[in-house]
This record gives sequence, C-alpha cells and structure tokens, in this order.
Amino acid sequence: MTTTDTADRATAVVAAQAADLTKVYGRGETRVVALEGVTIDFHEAEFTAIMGPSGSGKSTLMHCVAGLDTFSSGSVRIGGTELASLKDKDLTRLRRDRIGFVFQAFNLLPTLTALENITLPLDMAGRRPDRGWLDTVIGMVGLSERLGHRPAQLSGGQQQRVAVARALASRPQIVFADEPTGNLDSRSGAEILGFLRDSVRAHRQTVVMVTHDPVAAAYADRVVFLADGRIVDELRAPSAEAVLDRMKAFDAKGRVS
Ligand SMILES: Nc1ncnc2c1ncn2[C@@H]1O[C@H](COP(=O)(O)OP(=O)(O)OP(=O)(O)O)[C@@H](O)[C@H]1O
Repeated sequence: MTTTDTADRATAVVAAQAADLTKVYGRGETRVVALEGVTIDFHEAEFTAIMGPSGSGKSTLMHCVAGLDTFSSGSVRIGGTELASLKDKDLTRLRRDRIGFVFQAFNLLPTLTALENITLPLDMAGRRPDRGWLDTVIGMVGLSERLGHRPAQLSGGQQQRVAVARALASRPQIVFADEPTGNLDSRSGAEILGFLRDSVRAHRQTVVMVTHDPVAAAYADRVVFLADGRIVDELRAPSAEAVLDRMKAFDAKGRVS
C-alpha cells in the first residue's frame, strides 16, 4: 500500500458504511450470530468483493447494508442516512432511489421488454430517465439491438446485462451484486464483471459484490474476507491467485482449530 493510496482513501467519500454491526437470528437453542461487530466503509467509485466460507455472513452483511434486512445492533448508513432511523416506507424509497441490485437469478419481469425492465425502477419512482445516461448504460452493456426482446428471448448473459443496466439506470449511490455470475458461463460472467468494473472506473459507480469465485473477486479493487460473522482480512488490488491463496490459508486454519 502506498502513502498516496492511504491519503486517497482518507479523503474518499463514503457511499455506505456499517459500524459495529451485529445480526442475530433466532433465540435460545436456534440462536445464530450471523454478524458480530462488523465495521466497514464502502468508498465512492470503489469496487469491493465480499468473500468467505459458506455461512460466514456475506449475504447477511449485504442484506443489512442494502436495507433488505433489519439488524440487531450497530448502525448502517447509505450516504448520510442512518437506516435504523427510517420508517418502512422511507426505507423502501431509499432502496428504490439510491440502491441498485443485481441478483444471481436476474430477477427480470418476464412480460416486460428489456428496455421496460431497465427503466422499471425509474418508472416506479415516477422519475423520467436521463436519456443520455440511459443510452450510455445500454451501449456499455451492448444491448442496443435487443431492447424490444423479452427475457425469455434473451440468453442468460444478455438477461444479466439487462439486470446490470437496470441497476445502473438510476445512477444509484451504490450497487449491490449478489453472486452476479453464479448462473453464467465463464465468458458471459467475465463480460458482466467487466461492465461492473467499467461502471466504477469510467462512471465512478460504487459496487459491492458477494462472490465465491476468486476470478470474479479479482475484478474488484479490494476483497474483504468474512469468517464466522467477522471481517478477518482484506486484500487490495487482488489477483485471483492471491485470493485463492488467502482462502486456502483460512481453510487450513479452520481445519486446525
Ligand atoms: N433467516 C435465517 N434464520 C436463521 N439463521 C440464518 C438465517 N439466514 C442466515 N442464517 C444463518 O446466519 C449465518 C450467516 O448466513 P449467510 O447466509 O449470511 O452466510 P453466507 O456467507 O452468505 O453463506 P453462503 O455462502 O452459503 O450463501 C449462517 O449460519 C446461517 O445459517
């Protein structure tokens, strides 16, 4: 890490943050501490991958920070807004207006065309799309020729491109991607990861992605590792090999303890 890196991060705008975040499911015998005192900043124009073994709390962290799930204690902010202080209606509005989502299963509406799917969140918000930005996003994901197609008429990779365009269309403060390449072949997956990275590099989008795949994680600017509900490590400018090595080291530790 260089001094410039450190200085850049010190002045970077925080798009979202969790502080001392704890999430407990159930009670008594079924009590599970899914997150235990997680503190993390997601800086503007940074691409973060979250990794960790199954059950380590990746989805829970993402869902809590994205306002999709409640948390037990601590705080979560999107920009300057503390999520715990919001009523349900305001939380729904914040998610719709300030957060973009990309899911493993695409989650497109089958009866709508690609273009209608892309603009749906804006339509629901009663916002008129910024035509120039919409064209930029559609061009970026290479969908110009497919805008009138319905999801069933598109390949998996093309459907996920629609989902990426939908997530970016409102220029959200932050995009959360949950295993976005999990249902794709490696070539389509690489394209989707490339689009997410381009949105960060060229358009200062903030992206947080949960993944099991070291190759996918290597597209990110940093990888955060979770184990048993805690952040245990972080890697900057990761290579797939370095991520894999780190994961192997955790596995080895897990077997010993
Ligand atoms: N709704 C729930 N009720 C009870 N326990 C839950 C619930 N959701 C998750 N958990 C538990 O919380 C812990 C963290 O789960 P989480 O899904 O966040 O892990 P993960 O790292 O995303 O796992 P995976 O990689 O398998 O998706 C696990 O022990 C899980 O069993």
